[in-house]
Amino acid sequence: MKNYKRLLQYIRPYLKRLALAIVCIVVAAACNLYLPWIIKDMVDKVLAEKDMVMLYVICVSIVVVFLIRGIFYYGQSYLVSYIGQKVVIDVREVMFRKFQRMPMAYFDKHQTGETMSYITNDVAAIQSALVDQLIEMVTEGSILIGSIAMMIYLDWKLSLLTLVVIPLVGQAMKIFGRKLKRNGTVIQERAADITSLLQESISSIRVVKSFVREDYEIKRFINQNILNFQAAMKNVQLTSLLTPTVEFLAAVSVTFIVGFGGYEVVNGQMTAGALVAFLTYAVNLANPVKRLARVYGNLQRAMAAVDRVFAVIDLPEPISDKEDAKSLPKIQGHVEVKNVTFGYKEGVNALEDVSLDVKPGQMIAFVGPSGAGKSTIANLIPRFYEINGGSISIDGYDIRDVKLDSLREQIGIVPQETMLFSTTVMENIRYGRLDATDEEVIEAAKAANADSFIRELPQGYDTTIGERGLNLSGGQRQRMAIARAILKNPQILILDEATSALDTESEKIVQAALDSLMVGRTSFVIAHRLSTIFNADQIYVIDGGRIKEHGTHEELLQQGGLYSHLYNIQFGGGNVAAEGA
Ligand SMILES: Nc1ncnc2c1ncn2[C@@H]1O[C@H](COP(=O)(O)OP(=O)(O)OP(=O)(O)O)[C@@H](O)[C@H]1O
Repeated sequence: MKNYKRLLQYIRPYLKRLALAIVCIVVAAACNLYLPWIIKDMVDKVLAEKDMVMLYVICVSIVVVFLIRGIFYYGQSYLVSYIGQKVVIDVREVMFRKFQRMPMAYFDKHQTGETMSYITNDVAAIQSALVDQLIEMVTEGSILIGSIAMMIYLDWKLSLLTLVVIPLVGQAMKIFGRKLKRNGTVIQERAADITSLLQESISSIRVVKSFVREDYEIKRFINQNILNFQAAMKNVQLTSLLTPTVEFLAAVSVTFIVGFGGYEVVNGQMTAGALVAFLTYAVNLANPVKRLARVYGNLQRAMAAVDRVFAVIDLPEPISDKEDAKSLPKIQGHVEVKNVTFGYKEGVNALEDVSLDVKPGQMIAFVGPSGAGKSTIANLIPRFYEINGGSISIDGYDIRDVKLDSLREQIGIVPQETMLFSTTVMENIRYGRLDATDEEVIEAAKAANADSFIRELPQGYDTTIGERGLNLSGGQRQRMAIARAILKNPQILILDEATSALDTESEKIVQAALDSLMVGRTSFVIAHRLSTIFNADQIYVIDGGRIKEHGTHEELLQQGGLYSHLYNIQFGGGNVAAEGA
């Protein structure tokens, strides 16, 4: 219920509209209450007294009441839906903001579908809770209260009698229903027993025959059959009893009401029309009670969705700026990683005691077997994850002390697979720097060897990419990613197996673009093919989360360790299939 109150906070900006909506709902519901009243006048004035004026009044008022009901019905639907939709967009926005701020570790643990379901299904459930259930609750509530009020107004004594008798009948039906349900379960169990007995004795017929136990089995079956018969008959007894009992109880209660009402009419304490109107109200009481019970059930279900939504909104955000975090000034690109230990899960370290000192403008390469921890080191520099031990600093600033945005603004990443958004090529490249002019975007595309293929697309830079648009090849996507990075102009660059998914031909074009991108920037290259990193200033060989060796290509070859082993697999032994392993 606490969360329902929180949900109401989201309605607060629309309180005036909500008040108006409730007025509309109540007026529309009140129009429903007017109809039995018309019957009263019809019987008492028109039929009994032959009052023609009253007949005209009644005819006109029926038209007017339905007109008013229509207008207010429109008002209630429009206003309540307006509030519901507004609340939904507000909650959706809060959730979307939340997800944008959540750390990478959250997305590692939760599947995309799950996250999307929060924003789509659960938020939609909130809308239904607010719109449909709210309308129904107020409408049926008003009809219930209105009907009872009308009944009391017409005859309080008869109302008292009705309000005592009807719940009694309801209670009796409930008790019967519960018994029936329980007995239904017994019947199902008995039927299941028969099936399993059948299955057992037929499938084991060999055993039965070999022990000459046919008669024994028949007896067992007969017993089971009798039990089944007894349960079925009990059910028949109950159901056969239910209908006449309920009808009898209903008849008795109606007799009480009609009897007492009739007595009052004869005695002149009540008019005939009033009694008819009273009975109409009384019969109509059943609907709002039933619907309110349904609203209650629906609200319970919606609350589960509301709880899930708020659980997401309340998630802690472990990676956020320190209170006194400063903006990282424009950096040179001196990256120092000191004794870093890190694990995605508690107790399992993906990196242990990793240290690197990378001077501005240097090119560093990470090589090593799959799962060694190469991407993990790269993930820690933009602080996608929080390290467990040691420190990472850039130009002497510990990355935990600076504003996250100012850190990530100065780091460019070209991943193995480039995600493009379903918008134009121009806008996709501009994602690298939102205020870049068209000319700057085109310049970046040229530097990334992408301009020529873009110009050949159906609408050039205005071609839309994506599911319904055009799909680009892996090499073309990588060049778009490089153009993005060029536009961003970061001082630190991370190339995470940027060419490994490409064929040799497009790899050459992409590699050329990457080579020019890396000039003057501190670059971390995760390499699959060693040929792309021969000229790195330092090559770090990672294995099992630790740095095993480092040095230049020549130095490492001379050492004759893991690197030279990998080199021999790729170039010496000619075993291309083992590349990167
Ligand atoms: N998001 C994650 N959540 C949990 N464990 C992870 C996650 N990413 C990587 N790991 C684990 O951390 C270890 C290092 O993985 P990492 O991706 O850094 O290796 P890699 O050297 O880049 O491998 P590859 O060459 O296959 O990309 C592996 O054991 C991997 O299973």
